[in-house]
Amino acid sequence: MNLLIDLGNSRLKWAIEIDAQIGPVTQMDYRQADFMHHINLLWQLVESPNTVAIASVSELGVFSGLLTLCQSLWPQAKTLVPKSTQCAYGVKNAYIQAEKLGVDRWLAMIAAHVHYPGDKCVVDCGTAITIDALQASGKHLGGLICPGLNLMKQALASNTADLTFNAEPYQTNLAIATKPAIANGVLLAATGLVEAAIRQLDDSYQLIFTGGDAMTVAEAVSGSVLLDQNLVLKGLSVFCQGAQTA
Ligand SMILES: Nc1ncnc2c1ncn2[C@@H]1O[C@H](COP(=O)(O)OP(=O)(O)OP(=O)(O)O)[C@@H](O)[C@H]1O
Ligand SMILES: CC(C)(CO)[C@@H](O)C(=O)NCCC(=O)O
Ligand SMILES: [K+]
Repeated sequence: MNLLIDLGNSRLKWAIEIDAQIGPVTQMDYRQADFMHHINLLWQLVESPNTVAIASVSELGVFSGLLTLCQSLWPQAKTLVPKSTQCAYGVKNAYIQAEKLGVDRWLAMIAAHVHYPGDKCVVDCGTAITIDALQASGKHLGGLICPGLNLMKQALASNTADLTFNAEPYQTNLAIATKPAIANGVLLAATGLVEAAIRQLDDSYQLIFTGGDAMTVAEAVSGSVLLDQNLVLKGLSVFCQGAQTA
């Protein structure tokens, strides 16, 4: 049994994996004041895993706090902290400095390569939206980074006098009031990014969406799309299997 932890820019997602099968995913906002207390209570109920695998793009403090907690709860567990490298599990990193590529992007690409055949374009719609193109061979062509839907709305709210953050449903029509104008505007910014990126690639590239806003963005993008909510956790699972057979 392994514990998979995806520490994103705003949320923590974790799941138990048994024989490469990932169980239900728990999501938590790690910036809440009682977060460490809460996660401690939850994890006390988890039997000792063989491996704790952590992907973190968060600040070092949150990451090391969690690492310390894991080590005190399950001292026998092996800790696995994958890093972006030039090549792993058949994926070849396009970055000039391989280690600079966000490990969440790296893991999502590895999971996509392992689980889906053909040329693909991985779109992670989280705090940030990232796009990475990957040939069937595993060759990464490069990617893009842009603010996620929430972040775009926050940027407007914090830098204008008259706009406030809202939870208006996302639609694609031209709006006749401020709230939907913002919601629909940021959604179309995201879909426009994805559609402009995929236009640069051959028709063979399949869009695969992951992350908290995957469904929202995928629904509004034209053309065929695949949805796989937990590609980062699946990438961690690939690393766990690799470490067990290595
Ligand atoms: N229960 C929820 N709580 C918070 N955000 C949610 C929830 N469900 C969906 N979302 C959406 O998910 C997005 C965040 O996605 P995700 O959890 O993949 O990102 P993250 O872990 O914060 O950061 P990242 O994965 O980019 O490092 C938010 O923009 C929000 O709109
Ligand atoms: C782009 C984010 C913030 C997306 O979570 C993360 O992957 C990250 O911090 N990346 C490092 C920079 C890069 O990937 O080029
Ligand atoms: K993400």
